Amino acid sequence: MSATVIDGFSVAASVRARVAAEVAALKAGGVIPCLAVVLVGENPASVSYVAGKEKALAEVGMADRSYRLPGTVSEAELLALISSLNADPSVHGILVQLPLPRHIDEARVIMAIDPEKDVDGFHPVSVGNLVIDRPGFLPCTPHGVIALLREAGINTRGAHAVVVGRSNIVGKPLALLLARRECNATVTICHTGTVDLPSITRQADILVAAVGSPRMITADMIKPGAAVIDVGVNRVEDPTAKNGFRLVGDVDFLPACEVASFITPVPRGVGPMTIAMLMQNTLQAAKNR
Ligand SMILES: Nc1nc(=O)c2c([nH]1)NC[C@@H]1CN(c3ccc(C(=O)N[C@@H](CCC(=O)O)C(=O)O)cc3)C=[N+]21
Repeated sequence: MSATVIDGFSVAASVRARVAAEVAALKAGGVIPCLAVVLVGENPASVSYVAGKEKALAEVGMADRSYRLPGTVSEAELLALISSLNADPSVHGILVQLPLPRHIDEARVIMAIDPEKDVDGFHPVSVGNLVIDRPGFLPCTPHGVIALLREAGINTRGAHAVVVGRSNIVGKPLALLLARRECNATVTICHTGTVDLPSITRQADILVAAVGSPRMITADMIKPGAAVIDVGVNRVEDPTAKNGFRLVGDVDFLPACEVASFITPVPRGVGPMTIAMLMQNTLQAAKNR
């Protein structure tokens, strides 16, 4: 068997096209949706993701307010920037790229963002709304995964979804979304401390890998016919690549293709969907005003 590879790149392009049409309509009414992207330091992965966000903003016709702060910036200075962005009515969404340097308390920074502008969906108010099924910004990666499952026609109702990884930005919120009435999956959350992980992943109709460990999900851990969603974006050394590295997921892709029914690739799987959902959230933030 050879799995159907879900093309996240093209699904993301169609989400962006829909967003672009709505942006054009808002602009005709005099509102230009605007996202402020704050990058602290020069982590190469972060620089590359932020470049992807800026490219998408330009494509959908939204305004891009970028801030590049040195890695030595103080927490107080960063908090001051956020409070000025909170107060600025021309800014609809605020995204502070994570991770932040160690001397800055991430939780404090996230909590400083006005929940109305929290297009990342990381603020405790957004998280709380997700938990109690109230409207609010959904975190972009989990929301992108749900959109991909729907687009690929993968049934979630009554399915056993196993999420490997329990991070605040992917594993935990994704598990909640899958368990919601709209998806109605039965969800198991696993993590690095799970005893006999393969015996649990092999029960999954939908297996989500969100651990950040290159190729740790091997073919023998996948139930034949399962849908496999790979959220991992790991840089591994590759002397033959032009920049000396290559992106691989948390799933050992080629062998997994022989077992799964559907699979998302890395790159061009979940990653582009994350950015597309960020565009959708920023549009929503502008409409909410
Ligand atoms: N405040 C905050 N919000 C985030 O949403 C956030 C973050 N911090 N920190 C880091 C993670 C990671 N993330 C990705 C976004 C796009 C791709 C993406 O587009 N990947 C392309 C490849 C990109 C490349 O070639 O480098 C792909 O998979 O095809 C990947 C990863 C967002 N994150």
